[in-house]
Amino acid sequence: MNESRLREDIALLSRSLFERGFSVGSAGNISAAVEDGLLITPTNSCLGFIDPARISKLDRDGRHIAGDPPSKEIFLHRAFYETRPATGAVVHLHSTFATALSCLSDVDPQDCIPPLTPYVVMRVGQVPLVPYVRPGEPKAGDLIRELGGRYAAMLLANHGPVVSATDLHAAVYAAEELEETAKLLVSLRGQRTRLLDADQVDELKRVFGTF
Ligand SMILES: O=C(O)[C@@H](O)C(=O)COP(=O)(O)O
Ligand SMILES: [Zn+2]
Repeated sequence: MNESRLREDIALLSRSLFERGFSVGSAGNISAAVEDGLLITPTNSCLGFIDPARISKLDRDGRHIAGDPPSKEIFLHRAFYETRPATGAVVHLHSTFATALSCLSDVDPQDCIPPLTPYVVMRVGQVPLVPYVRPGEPKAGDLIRELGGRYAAMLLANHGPVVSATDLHAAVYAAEELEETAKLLVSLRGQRTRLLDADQVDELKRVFGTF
């Protein structure tokens, strides 16, 4: 996809997420890979009102070369591109239910999103919890790199979800699926819940691939 079309798509999908309540105020940021670097939403921008022409551009070494100053979470985004070379886009949100899960003290830090439905297994995969660091701290990138590229999505403790995929649309869809599953998990807390069993999860991975 050419860069100007990708810029339009970032603005369009950002607005769609904002209008449907997946982000509020100036929370969240979205990046996408281009041939000579990456595009990322500007810092302090509202996802509802991204101007395609002002989206920040960084070169392959992470230097800001065009557009408004980039999201302060650039370290976090770059860690995905570095450790998962097939990554085409990264979406970070403060969506309500995924963020709620990231604040629970009894969530399994290896596997915050148990296999409740097939689609979350197919689109998101296993989701670990990344220990809390202050937003914008380069250490978030180090913690993600330590996971060695094994996970497409993570919950940042007491902060929110970050989701990667091979292209922008897939990353946005996965972020939405993660949020909807988190909503189900929070709604079902305290209820006796049937999860997919190991054979069912293995079958999904076999048929639809793993993340
Ligand atoms: O939570 C934060 O402060 C950031 O992670 C965030 O969501 C927005 O930061 P910018 O992209 O720098 O506006
Ligand atoms: Zn954030």
